[in-house]
Amino acid sequence: MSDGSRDAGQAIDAALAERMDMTAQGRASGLRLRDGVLSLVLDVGGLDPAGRDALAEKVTQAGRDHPGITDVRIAMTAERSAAPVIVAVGSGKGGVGKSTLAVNLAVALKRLGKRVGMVDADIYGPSLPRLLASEGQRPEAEGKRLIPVPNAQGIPMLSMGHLAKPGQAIAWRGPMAGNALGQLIDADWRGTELLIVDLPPGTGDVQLTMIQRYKPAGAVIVSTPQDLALIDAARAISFFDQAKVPVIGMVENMAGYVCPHCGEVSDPFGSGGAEAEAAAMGLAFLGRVPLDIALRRASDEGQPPAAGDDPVGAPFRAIAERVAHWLDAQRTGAPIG
Ligand SMILES: Nc1ncnc2c1ncn2[C@@H]1O[C@H](COP(=O)(O)OP(=O)(O)OP(=O)(O)O)[C@@H](O)[C@H]1O
Repeated sequence: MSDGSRDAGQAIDAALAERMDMTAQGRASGLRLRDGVLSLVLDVGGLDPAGRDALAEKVTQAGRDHPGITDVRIAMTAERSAAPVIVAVGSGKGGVGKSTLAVNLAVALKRLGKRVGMVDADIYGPSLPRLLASEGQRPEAEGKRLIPVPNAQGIPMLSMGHLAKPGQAIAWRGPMAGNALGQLIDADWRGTELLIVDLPPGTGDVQLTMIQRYKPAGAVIVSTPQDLALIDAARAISFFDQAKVPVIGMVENMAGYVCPHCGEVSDPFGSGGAEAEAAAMGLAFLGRVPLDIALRRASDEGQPPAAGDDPVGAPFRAIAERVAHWLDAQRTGAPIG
């Protein structure tokens, strides 16, 4: 496995990403920072030459005003954003931390300069509104298309949790659930280049609709280290294989518990199982996330640890760099690994 940071550059801190996003009015993408030089792509489609130059000037100035940035390089493109590239996050069984991983992956990818959005495809048990602290919001619609809901992380998102009443049980049959998912994915994602889709656990109708109709660029599989979860993860991998959706790699969650009192590390579910399984299946291993009470608390409060700089978020940032590296390599045709 290569170090994704080589191609992804240095991490873009949240303040810089937000400043560039606001100054460029959502038209900046592909932010990279290397040796103090910030480079980015500016979508100037629909602007006249004076408007284009004024925007480029404002963006350059905003970058230079940021501490540590010595120069700003802008590549202009007149392409209005196409449909976003989809990365699906899946698991063979429930409760392995798939939604937690999906949210923190999205946050960390945004910090790497990607314009990220999220869809909660867990139609029956949506959890993204809680994890991104956007409960109680209702998306508006423009014509027949939904407008994604904003949140404090700057990640536009849509979830059935925003459409159903709080606590309302959603008891749809497969095709209806597939149509509901279609509404979320076909929303107005203008300005979003990468859509992280949190799939429901397992390999049922909703997952099938998703991958047949919307063809993700790749999938990330989350598993805990114990054998039973790994057997289910292997089933999810073969599901994606059959649908010809490349598996970007596997993540092992809840491995290695650090006791908050004595610091002793124990492995309630074992450790290393997912890495061994990935190796056996010829897949990349994207990283290991320890079982950590601080992670659960922060998640429950709608504060994804990947947004901060403390160690709880570090595994997610490393995983995001590998995913960014994979996506960049897909786009440019460079070898992965
Ligand atoms: N590494 C971890 N350390 C501690 N708690 C975790 C960790 N990962 C996830 N959790 C907690 O485990 C619970 C389940 O996580 P999550 O909802 O992300 O799982 P899921 O696989 O998406 O579940 P579902 O099947 O319901 O979609 C949550 O309370 C979450 O905060």
